[in-house]
Amino acid sequence: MTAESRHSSPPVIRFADVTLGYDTRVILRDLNLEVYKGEVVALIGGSGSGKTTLLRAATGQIRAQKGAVTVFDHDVNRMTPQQLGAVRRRMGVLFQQGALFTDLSVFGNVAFPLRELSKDSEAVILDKVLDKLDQVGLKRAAHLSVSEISGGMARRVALARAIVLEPEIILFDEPFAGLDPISLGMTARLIRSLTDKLGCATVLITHDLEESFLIADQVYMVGDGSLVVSGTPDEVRQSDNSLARQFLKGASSGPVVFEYPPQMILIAGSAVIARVSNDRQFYYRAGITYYATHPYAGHLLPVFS
Ligand SMILES: Nc1ncnc2c1ncn2[C@@H]1O[C@H](COP(=O)(O)OP(=O)(O)OP(=O)(O)O)[C@@H](O)[C@H]1O
Repeated sequence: MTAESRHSSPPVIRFADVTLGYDTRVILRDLNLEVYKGEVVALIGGSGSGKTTLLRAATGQIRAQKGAVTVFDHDVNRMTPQQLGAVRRRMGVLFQQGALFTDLSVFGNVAFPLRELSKDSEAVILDKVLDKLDQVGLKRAAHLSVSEISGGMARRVALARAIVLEPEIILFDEPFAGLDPISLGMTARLIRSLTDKLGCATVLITHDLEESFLIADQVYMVGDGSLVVSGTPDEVRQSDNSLARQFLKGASSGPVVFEYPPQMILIAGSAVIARVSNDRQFYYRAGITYYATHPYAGHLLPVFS
């Protein structure tokens, strides 16, 4: 079934032939992706394959090197800062480093977006915050300070904060990271039910294939600098693409390379002292014995001293 036949309204997020990267370095090329209202889309792929980069492009944190990223029918690359701000207010975002405010309580953290961005009275805020905390199983922890909660609880508080404004698009970067199996299953079901209840579009980056395949309508896998496969969880499971097959089986041998590309690093002893990106070098710290990648030749030159 094509996307068009599945949906009557246009996608809320569309990537059309998009190439993404940093400076002159390309991370993902010729990407086509669509996310519709009411849909949970799981974005999977190996570490460093560009999943977070893709979310950054959807929020306008980075601009496409090529192609168009459209959100709510507006080209992100052409928006003024004011338009971008307005679009972002319709999005809930939970990034990996979605740090909580340590000087606020659990309640204060979840209430923060409402106090900043809505005109709700404190009584309404109380109701909304307790409702969202209840949904993530933390209503009784509302009074605790951030230093009194565990890492997994902090993720759930951040989740409650991301959804408290009931956004039209929710972007999650690894919402299941650091959760125990019970919280993980609960969070996955929560994401599904919130999407259904709010009628929003949800994109989640995840390494948890089992839970995400249970709740996702569409799965996109990126790897090797581009989109590897997309479709329903069943279609992706049945894909005969070798990258996808290796990734889904979690096999260590195959086209997916576990190591960071060797031509990108300069190592001294065990410390990375430089990352080489095209002709740019970012120096970290010096060492004595080193292996080197030639910054311009782009291949590994072992050097021993
Ligand atoms: N701000 C940046 N500047 C330059 N390069 C970056 C930047 N952020 C990420 N990268 C590089 O882009 C590539 C993709 O990174 P990204 O964070 O998008 O991967 P990911 O798929 O989300 O990885 P993970 O699953 O490990 O979180 C990596 O090689 C990373 O080093």
